[in-house]
Amino acid sequence: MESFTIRTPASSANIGPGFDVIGLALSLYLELRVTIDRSKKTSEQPLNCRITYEGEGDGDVPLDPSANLITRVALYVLRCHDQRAFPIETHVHIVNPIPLGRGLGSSGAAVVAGVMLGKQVGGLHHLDDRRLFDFCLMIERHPDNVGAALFGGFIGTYLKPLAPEDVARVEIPLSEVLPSPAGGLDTGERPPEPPHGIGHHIKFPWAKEIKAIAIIPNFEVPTAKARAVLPTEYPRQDVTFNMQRIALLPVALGQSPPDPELINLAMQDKLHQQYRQALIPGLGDIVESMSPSTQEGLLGTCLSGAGPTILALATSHFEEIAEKIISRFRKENIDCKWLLLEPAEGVKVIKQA
Ligand SMILES: Nc1ncnc2c1ncn2[C@@H]1O[C@H](COP(=O)(O)OP(=O)(O)OP(=O)(O)O)[C@@H](O)[C@H]1O
Ligand SMILES: N[C@@H](CCO)C(=O)O
Repeated sequence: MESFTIRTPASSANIGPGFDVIGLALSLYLELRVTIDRSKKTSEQPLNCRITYEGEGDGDVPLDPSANLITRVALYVLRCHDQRAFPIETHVHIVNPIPLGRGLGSSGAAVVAGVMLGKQVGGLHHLDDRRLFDFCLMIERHPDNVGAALFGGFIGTYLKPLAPEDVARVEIPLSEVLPSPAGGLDTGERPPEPPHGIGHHIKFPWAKEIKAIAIIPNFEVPTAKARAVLPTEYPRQDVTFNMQRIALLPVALGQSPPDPELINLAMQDKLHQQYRQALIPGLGDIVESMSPSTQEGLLGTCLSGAGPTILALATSHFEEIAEKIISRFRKENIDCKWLLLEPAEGVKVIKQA
């Protein structure tokens, strides 16, 4: 029996001004506990894979490997390498503490875990992390969450301009990259492979004193919906506003001891948060009203990813900060939970003896 665990962190994207650019891996982990019984000759499981699940999304997340996001992504990687199904007999037990659709990168973690699952079960050891990033970007098109989940830490991500023939490959409909159900549409053909070197990243320093408080409202905002409310064009002064702050942010969060006023300024945004207020009652008030001058320990607040989670960066008074944000949400009849998190390493495969 072969067994291993794939551990993938949650993440917070944007951190204010870094829309679709900046990501922070967080110490909350999606785990895939995988066993492969290679002594079996046949399997009764669809695509040779049995899925079991516990944690966030239990009961809602599909357990059919042709419908589950994680196994569909793994099948995409396998099929690009002429392997049509999982090895006989694969069992994937998913343990997921990352709340779905809350801005903590649950889908990014699922995609990264899926590409790593495909690599491991397929014996595709030549696929390095840079190549896995290409596969991730065929599925989740913005690089900030998947980049953080794959590489870990506090990172900036960017996409390479592609050759015209590669643009066509990247822009194929997602349904052709991840046929749904994956088994049903199996024509035996290879799916379109990702072009090489689509995405890149750079690691930024992170001051050891800084912790991340995630205040998580009890409702979901699907990322697609939170992107649909954004304008297609922006006033020049708003773009300049964000560029000024994004130039500061990686420096400000790397300096030890941290400068609260500089960080608070560097976390401001005009490209996405104000438009998402319509979906997240209380958001505008929370990010505008709390500052280091009025709250001890606080460095800054922002929307985490596409929301509705609020990320507050702080050096102390974590519970007090969380409670203030929770009480603001309570005025809108929204209940929340909160977590104290730290920067995390990227995806890891832990082999069991
Ligand atoms: N562990 C999982 N297993 C299977 N599917 C998952 C898993 N986690 C997330 N998903 C899929 O991803 C969807 C949530 O993705 P979405 O992009 O809307 O939010 P998010 O990734 O949590 O937030 P954000 O991108 O703002 O950080 C879920 O509804 C589900 O379809
Ligand atoms: N940068 C993305 C992150 C969410 O997945 C957004 O804000 O829409």
